[in-house]
Amino acid sequence: MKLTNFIDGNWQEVGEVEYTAVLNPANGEHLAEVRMSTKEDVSLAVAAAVNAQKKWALVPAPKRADYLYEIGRLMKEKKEHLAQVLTKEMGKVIEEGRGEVQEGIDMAYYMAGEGRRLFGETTPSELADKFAMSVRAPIGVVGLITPWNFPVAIATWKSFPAIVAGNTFIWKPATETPMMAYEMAKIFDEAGLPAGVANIVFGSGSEVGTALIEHQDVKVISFTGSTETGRKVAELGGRHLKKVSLEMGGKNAVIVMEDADLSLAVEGILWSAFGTAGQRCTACSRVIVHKDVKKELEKMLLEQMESLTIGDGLDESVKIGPVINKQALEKIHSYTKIGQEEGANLLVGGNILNEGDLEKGFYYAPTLFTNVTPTMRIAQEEIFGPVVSLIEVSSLEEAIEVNNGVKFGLSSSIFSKDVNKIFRAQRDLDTGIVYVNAGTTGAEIHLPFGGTKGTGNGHRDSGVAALDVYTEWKSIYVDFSGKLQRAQIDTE
Ligand SMILES: NC(=O)c1ccc[n+]([C@@H]2O[C@H](COP(=O)([O-])OP(=O)(O)OC[C@H]3O[C@@H](n4cnc5c(N)ncnc54)[C@H](O)[C@@H]3O)[C@@H](O)[C@H]2O)c1
Repeated sequence: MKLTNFIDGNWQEVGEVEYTAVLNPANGEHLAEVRMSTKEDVSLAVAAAVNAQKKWALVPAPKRADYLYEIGRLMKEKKEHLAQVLTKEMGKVIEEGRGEVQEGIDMAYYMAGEGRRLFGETTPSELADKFAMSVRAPIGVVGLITPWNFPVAIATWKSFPAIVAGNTFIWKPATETPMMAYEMAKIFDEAGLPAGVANIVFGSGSEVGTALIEHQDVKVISFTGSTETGRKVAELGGRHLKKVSLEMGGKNAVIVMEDADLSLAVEGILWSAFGTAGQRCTACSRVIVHKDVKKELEKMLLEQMESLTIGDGLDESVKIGPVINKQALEKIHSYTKIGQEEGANLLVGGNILNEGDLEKGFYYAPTLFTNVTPTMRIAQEEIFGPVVSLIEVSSLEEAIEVNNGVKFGLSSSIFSKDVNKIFRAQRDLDTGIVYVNAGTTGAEIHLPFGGTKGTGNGHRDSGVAALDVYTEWKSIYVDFSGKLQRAQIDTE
């Protein structure tokens, strides 16, 4: 199968370009060939999006929302097929694949509801016989750049608020996972979305991503990916005075206090640390544990880790799928070596399975380090794999300090039965998301999603907050006094 761009409602492309193979990380199966587009493809897509946006902005928002209801319905109808494609190209286990598709469906219906809200504000004027209000106006054409670890959900967090608010978009998915974007293009088409509202251009970040950021007609860039790439996107976007929304990496921790329900904590840690093979931006990669329960927690984690089955995510009994590619496998393994060199104690795992052979799948053994100190690199840097570091602390204050002592600020969690500790923690943990008595993963689409420090630049995906990325506040004053009234001067 050849994956070509979806531009202006057609599968179109210009010129002769290279195609790259899309491979199943569980077994090396050749799934498709994806177009490595050029700047010319981007220009074509932007022109279509600019043209479509003029008409789309004039469609009443509740009518724009009707398309989202239809997109949601189609996603629901095709849920199992979409989940299967997702698991094949990305590797996450099928249960999680279904969950990710469900997230997209939820987002479609949630943002469709916004079509009948998109609330603005009415405000009293300081002058008599004058009416004042502010409304959300669309910005124009938006560029969406997404990572491979959530091939569909993240794009729905961005594209659905964008279109309900009257924008059109160009989506550049990750090269590793273009098949879900292709499936979504088919759904946009089937839902009857007007040509040019949704455009998809496949290709590399350096070529297609850069062209989107540099194009003067693309007014907003919404990026999710690593902090390293996000910095480049922000720098280039800044040079072009572009609104840039960044959702980037994480180094998320679960805090386990001395009074915690340890069985629950173990369940939460396993799900958040090893689900998606640790390749979630919110994955738990540090466990900050009170010294009184450290030994017990260690023992329980080791026991439970034995039952984690590893293999092809399409097998319903498997709990951990492959990591995305060879490069990721090697990066994860390099961190195991770094941890050992730093003096951390490797309790279990720490090895590449099946010699890292593509045909046998890119699997990494679930790994647990203990006696990790907060400044070690394995406790500071995003590994993005099934590797967890246990850090011992003596108090809640110390736990919070350790949690906050990294350059990221996405998600954190605390297990405790003490209401005072819980409320202090939710106030003092410097992350965009805080869980109490649950792991670090499991965000719901109607709440803002994003983080502080190296994780983000103040914007949020999901929730109503996402609309702030794709709308401009417009203030409107209507003077019905019949005379010139000057603000600040004629108010005496
Ligand atoms: N905070 C969040 O919401 C969130 C969610 C999921 C993943 N992530 C993060 O994403 C990372 C994993 O994803 P990844 O490996 O695909 O990230 P990545 O930064 O390598 O790539 C992300 C996207 O940016 C594109 N890109 C690469 N170079 C570019 C450039 N110079 N200009 C423009 N675009 C460019 C890529 O092609 C891809 O589409 C992890 O760090 C993870 O924490 C964050």
